[in-house]
Amino acid sequence: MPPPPTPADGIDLALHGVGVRFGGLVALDDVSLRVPPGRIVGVIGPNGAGKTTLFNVVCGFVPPTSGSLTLDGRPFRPRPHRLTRLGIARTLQGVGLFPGLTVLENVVAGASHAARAGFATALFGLPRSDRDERRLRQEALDLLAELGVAAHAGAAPATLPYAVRKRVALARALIARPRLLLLDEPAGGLGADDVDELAELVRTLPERAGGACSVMLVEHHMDLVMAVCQELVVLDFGRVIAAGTPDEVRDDPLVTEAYLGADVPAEAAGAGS
Ligand SMILES: Nc1ncnc2c1ncn2[C@@H]1O[C@H](COP(=O)(O)OP(=O)(O)OP(=O)(O)O)[C@@H](O)[C@H]1O
Repeated sequence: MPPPPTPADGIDLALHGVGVRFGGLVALDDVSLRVPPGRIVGVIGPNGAGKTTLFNVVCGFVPPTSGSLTLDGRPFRPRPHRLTRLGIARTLQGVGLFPGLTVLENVVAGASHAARAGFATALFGLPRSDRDERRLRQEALDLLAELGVAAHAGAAPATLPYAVRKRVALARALIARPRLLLLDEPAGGLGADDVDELAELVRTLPERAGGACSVMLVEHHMDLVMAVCQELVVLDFGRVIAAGTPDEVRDDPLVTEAYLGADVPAEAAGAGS
């Protein structure tokens, strides 16, 4: 029997012919893609292509109308509240931090129940010990340090620049020690320097000492996806029009047509670097 998966293995996520309809509108049509363990896979496409819908299907916010998903080869019916237990974490568009909590408390709040309480405590439903609490706070501080924002641990999120809050949101996702991280437009609202730094960070995720993970990145920002993704899937009008390495996708005439035929931001057309 193969050994049980560890964080270093990542998760093998696959979509098989997934379709989503909103009434008469086809938002996703026969979409198949795979995020193999330890890989960074980007999903791109012009406005309205279906990227957010795809993200919402994987998170369990939107049920597919057709097709199916698998996780490590087994049937997967995503439910938002079960993702953490399966080793999946996500960051949403914007930041979504709790305004009444400090940065550190926000990160601690992202820990899975098992990580919060320690395995035995979680198993038997015992109250968390002070030692568990201290360990978790230290882990949160270490993550904030890894992401370069430890100096803001005691601050209220609202007082911080947007780019710092985005990093805090990433730390909150990582404290759950995900084997798969879903990032929804992480570069949204960031300036060019911040996007470069974000690219450096994302690139390290599959090899993090604290727990490697695969990444599915849904993003508008072409510079970011080209810099960090090993594989890309391009959606247009809900269909996969191209898939491959960033170089293969960049040279695909269907992709150029999809982007140039649409009203897209300058950086998406390659003018932002
Ligand atoms: N809840 C919904 N009800 C009805 N139509 C929807 C819903 N969500 C999305 N759509 C439609 O589905 C299509 C795909 O939208 P989606 O938001 O997934 O695209 P996107 O690629 O994320 O776009 P953008 O880059 O502009 O965020 C669009 O035509 C959109 O109007």
